[in-house]
Amino acid sequence: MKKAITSRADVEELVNRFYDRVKADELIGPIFNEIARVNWNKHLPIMYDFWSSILLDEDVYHRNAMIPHLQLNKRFPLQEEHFQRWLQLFDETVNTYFEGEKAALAKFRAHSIAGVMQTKLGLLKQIQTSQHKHENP
Ligand code: HEM
Repeated sequence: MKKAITSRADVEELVNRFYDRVKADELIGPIFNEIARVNWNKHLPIMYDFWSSILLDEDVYHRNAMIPHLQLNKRFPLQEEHFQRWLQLFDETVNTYFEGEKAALAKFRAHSIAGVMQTKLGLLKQIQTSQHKHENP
């Protein structure tokens, strides 16, 4: 049965189920496991805070989410296809276990943050090209 996201326990379940899929994914799993060598005991509680801030209006995440991605990108240039897979796994996880307004908000925010991240990493070339044309007619 699908349920609404209403508590910290729901957020933790969403994050745990999502990263179970990420770890097992043939395309992006190795980025986390082998390249970044993520310490999951540290990373998961940070992600509980991140998503609780967004979904439960809890003021518990006070970090800069861009930093690890900029650092990772220097060692392993991230591609649009990696973000597409990340988003696909996130949407699938939300859709499998959750429903309602907060579930929709989770997907909406994931997509918008992924868009900002990719722009900052110099991906999403089409947007950059059109901006460039606009600035230099
Ligand atoms: C291809 C896509 C992505 C990859 C490969 C990736 C990878 C990573 C890695 C390796 C870390 C550091 C983990 C650690 O060692 O502690 C991290 C942290 C994090 N990621 Fe991502 N990520 C991706 C997309 C996203 C997206 C789309 C979001 C948000 C919607 C996101 C949110 C975060 C947050 C909040 C942190 C914790 C930052 C901090 O406070 O230290 N990531 N990610």
